[in-house]
Amino acid sequence: MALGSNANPLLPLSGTSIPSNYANRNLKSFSDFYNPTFIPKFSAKKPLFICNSRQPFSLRIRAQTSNASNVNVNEDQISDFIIEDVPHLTNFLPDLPSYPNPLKKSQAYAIVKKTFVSPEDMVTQKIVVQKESPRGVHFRRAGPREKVYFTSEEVRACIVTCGGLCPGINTVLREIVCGLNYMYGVDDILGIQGGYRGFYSKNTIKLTPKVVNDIHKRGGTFLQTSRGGHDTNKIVDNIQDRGINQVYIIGGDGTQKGAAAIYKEVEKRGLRVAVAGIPKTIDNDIVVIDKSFGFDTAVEEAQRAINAAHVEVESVENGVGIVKLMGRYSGFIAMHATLASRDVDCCLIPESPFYLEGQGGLFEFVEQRLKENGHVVIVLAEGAGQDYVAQSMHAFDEKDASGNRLLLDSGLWLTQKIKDHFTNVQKMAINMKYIDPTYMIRAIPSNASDNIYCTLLAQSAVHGAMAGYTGFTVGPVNSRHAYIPINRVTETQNTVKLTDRMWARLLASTNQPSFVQYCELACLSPFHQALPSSDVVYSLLVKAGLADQI
Ligand SMILES: Nc1ncnc2c1ncn2[C@@H]1O[C@H](COP(=O)(O)OP(=O)(O)O)[C@@H](O)[C@H]1O
Ligand SMILES: O=P(O)(O)OC[C@H]1O[C@](O)(COP(=O)(O)O)[C@@H](O)[C@@H]1O
Ligand SMILES: [Mg+2]
Repeated sequence: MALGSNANPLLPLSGTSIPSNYANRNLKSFSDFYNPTFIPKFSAKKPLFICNSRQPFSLRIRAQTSNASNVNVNEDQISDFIIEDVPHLTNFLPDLPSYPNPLKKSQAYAIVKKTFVSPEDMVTQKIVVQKESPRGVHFRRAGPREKVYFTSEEVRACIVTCGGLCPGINTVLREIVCGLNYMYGVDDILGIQGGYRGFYSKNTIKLTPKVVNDIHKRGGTFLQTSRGGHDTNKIVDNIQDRGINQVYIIGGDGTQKGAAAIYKEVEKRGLRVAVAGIPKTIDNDIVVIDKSFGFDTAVEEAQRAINAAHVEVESVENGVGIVKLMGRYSGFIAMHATLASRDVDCCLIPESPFYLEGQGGLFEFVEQRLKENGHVVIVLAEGAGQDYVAQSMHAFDEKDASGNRLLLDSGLWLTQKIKDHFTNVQKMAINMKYIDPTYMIRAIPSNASDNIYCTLLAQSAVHGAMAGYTGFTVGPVNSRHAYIPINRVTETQNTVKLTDRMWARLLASTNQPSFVQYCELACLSPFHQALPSSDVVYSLLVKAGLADQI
């Protein structure tokens, strides 16, 4: 369709149509929900969109928007204000009583200017905008609400931790317990031990502020964790049998999928149980949120390993250091650790295909850096080059108990490949130092900034559950903590975008080859010598999402 010179292709064609990328979500027209008494200035000719909620929501957002600035807000601009809301217990239990929030009387909040978050406060997902661009997606702002849907005495909460470790789990755990107890007077809190399967076991552990007092100083999880063993029905039976009405679930993408299933079953059975997810992943592979807790700590700790590699290789002739970091499908730790360190010559991540031999390959680059500097440091995310490793080891796809693909040791593989190349092809002696600090990094306690972050996550989760929200996960979106529908964070994984500026910054900082560009060229120049086979190149391009460009 030809667009007129003034038309902005980003704007929806009609104010009343749901933008196509939301068509398959449960978005509802604002006019289905609004309370007419809240519309002082505007008529609701064109609807806002709200997802997943039957909570009345004031149109004053529109009024505030127009009052706050002198910009003329036309109907098109306000009609694309999309709210991806979280469910509330009153969606399926409409007669649930509410109570004044006890925080009103709390000493901590006594002089706070605005103790409670207004139901109208939203956090915008898109922070960089142009004058004409759509308002985009918004999430409910996290924080204490004026009304709560549980009295302190009737709360029976439980906490479970699942999946791999990550620095800060114990801090989140501690702060949920302390938050529930100190802010809301709750003292019936159970620890479910050993991940989801702990729901089926007889034993739970009673959690009090005293029990969890100093666990934030330790790595790991005080409650233990596991993979696999998620049986939604059995878990909800157990929640019901134990009389639990608040469930706090700390875990990664797999865990959050499990939490979403639990929430759905709870709703199906009409139980007054709030399900709150707290996203945990050292890989930072959870979408929507700014970053995951423990990630900063991991990047900081990775510096120690990179530094050690650098010291080692600088002290010998032709030193080659390889540091393997975690990152199954997402190379964030490797990318950030590289950018932070400045001692890294080359960073390899799962999202960016690379190859070893020939012009523009890794071997050539290593040789060049050895000639220039006498040493080279490579940081490798564990998921990088998995296809290569699988090819050379003729390995089968194996999975862990949760169904995650078990990775082959790409660090060892790369070490061997570089050694072989320099010994057999270049006839050059190198000093190889391979460091695998992955579990050492994952097992440490969180640093100061992650500790603060964990506290905010935990307190947001507690406020949300007490306010009757459910099926939500918490996290910062553009630095403001928000309640996000669980499904929203499980539908895709967060990965490093090669086309984003952050990866370009890394390439500019290390001056390493951009293997992708070369692959593209390789495909277009079949007469070139010493290129990887076209099959390998093609599979790399498919992985990088560039295959359709050739
Ligand atoms: N699709 C799913 N539905 C329900 N539960 C799941 C799903 N995927 C994973 N789980 C459960 O979540 C827990 C943790 O998952 P896992 O992938 O190991 O770690 P993480 O949550 O850190 O990604 C496991 O107990 C697993 O059985
Ligand atoms: O050896 P384990 O405990 O299964 O964990 C290894 C994996 O866990 C991770 O740390 C991610 O774990 P989660 O998916 O549980 O967050 C990956 O980086 C790593 O591949
Ligand atoms: Mg995971």
